[in-house]
Amino acid sequence: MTSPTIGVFALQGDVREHLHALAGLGVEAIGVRRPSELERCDGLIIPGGESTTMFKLARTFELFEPIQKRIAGGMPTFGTCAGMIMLADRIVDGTSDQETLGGLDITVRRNAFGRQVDSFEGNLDFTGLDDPVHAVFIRAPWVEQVGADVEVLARVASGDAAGRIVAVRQGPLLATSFHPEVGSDSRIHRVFVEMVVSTSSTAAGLGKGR
Ligand SMILES: NC(=O)CC[C@H](N)C(=O)O
Repeated sequence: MTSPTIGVFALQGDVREHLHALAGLGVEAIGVRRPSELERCDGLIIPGGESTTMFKLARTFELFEPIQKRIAGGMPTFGTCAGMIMLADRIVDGTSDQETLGGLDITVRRNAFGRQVDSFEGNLDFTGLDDPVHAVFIRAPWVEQVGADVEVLARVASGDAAGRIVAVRQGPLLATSFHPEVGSDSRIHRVFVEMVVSTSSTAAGLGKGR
């Protein structure tokens, strides 16, 4: 198929790192700040940042509903950290009344690893990748519960949080609690690019195109 265009939600968060990772894979990557930019995208990454701010900005810039519609229409979407929270159907913590974009049948706990351990790093086995991933967690959520259609891709390997779910996939939706855009390992971005390519090829094959 022709090369896909992947957008990075660019109103807040670590946008540049994702654009850099995608560019390194030879993918056309654009920052998305307005609906017309979203329309050009075959897939979308929602970066890490601060999810409550992202929700507010998405509303203010009239991107919230267009993104929700594209997700409902099957657009491959990858959320990292705050982006995972944005994609979750349910949030548990003091802000559980916060609205989400939703689509991913998971319950996430924000800032789950506790105040003492704001940030940490560790190696994780990741389903589909041969070697472990070096994962960077920054005030990260974890996944507290998953629906029947959700595949668990990675769990914390050791320590107090051992066994906690930190990467999931449900059809065209991928999410990690950690930040694969930090550092030089782009294998998880490649997994997402392949999801976008296969979704676009299927759509074209069925004559739907864009
Ligand atoms: N690194 C991150 O994206 C942190 C997420 C942030 N703690 C939130 O709740 O939105």
